[in-house]
Amino acid sequence: MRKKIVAGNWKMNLDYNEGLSLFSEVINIINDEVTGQQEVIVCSPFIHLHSLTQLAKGYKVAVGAQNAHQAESGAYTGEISAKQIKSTGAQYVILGHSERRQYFGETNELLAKKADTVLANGLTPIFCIGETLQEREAGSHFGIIKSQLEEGLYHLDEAAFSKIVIAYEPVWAIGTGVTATSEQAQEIHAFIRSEIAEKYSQQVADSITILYGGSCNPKNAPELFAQADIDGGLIGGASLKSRDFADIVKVFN
Ligand SMILES: O=C(CO)COP(=O)(O)O
Repeated sequence: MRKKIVAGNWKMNLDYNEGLSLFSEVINIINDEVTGQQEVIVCSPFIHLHSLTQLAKGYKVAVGAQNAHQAESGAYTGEISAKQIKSTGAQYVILGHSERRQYFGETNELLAKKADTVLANGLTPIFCIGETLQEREAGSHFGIIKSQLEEGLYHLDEAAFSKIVIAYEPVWAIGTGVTATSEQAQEIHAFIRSEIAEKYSQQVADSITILYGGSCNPKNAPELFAQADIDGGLIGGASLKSRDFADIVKVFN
């Protein structure tokens, strides 16, 4: 059985105290209401990481960051290293989110280096891939996904690749209220899995958790998560509301 995961991505929202109160609400609801084996992750801004890992002690909620620098350390003013993230007690790092690719010029080549550094520091990358609306309309979405996998991750050996969580987030569905239909999402998830089977092995493909992200909410999550190759979600806007986030997590109860 593949691991089911629901991860929240708070993006650049919530001041320090707001983050702590939202997280306290989330861990308490999860504690009271989650009965399944699904893993719950909250990816917060850096300022919250250490406090959240302290609050999470004794609760089944893990904490992650939203980015990390590719270098181990050094003169990179304003950046955060994987080692620093690890030292907060966080376990995950989102890499290659489309907002990083779009607004900060992150390329597949750079993301390959970030994946190496994050893995070398014992953290799990949640590696985001996905096509823009233009690319989908041009019919190039399969090719885009394939090259994001090839250039970002296929340098990893089988053991390292097996540790990755993949998130398929069609850029046109992020923050727009337009979700991919469950058929559209399933089609791409199945494609990703078949590509991984071809590159690595069927066994690796079958064991990799692939999340869907993009306007996921408590209403559409049940149908999305019921698809054969969708193993959970990466949740933006709805992760800022404890009730909505918990209801999405509970789809796997
Ligand atoms: O980008 C996302 C998660 O990483 C999705 O954001 P929304 O759920 O707000 O569309």
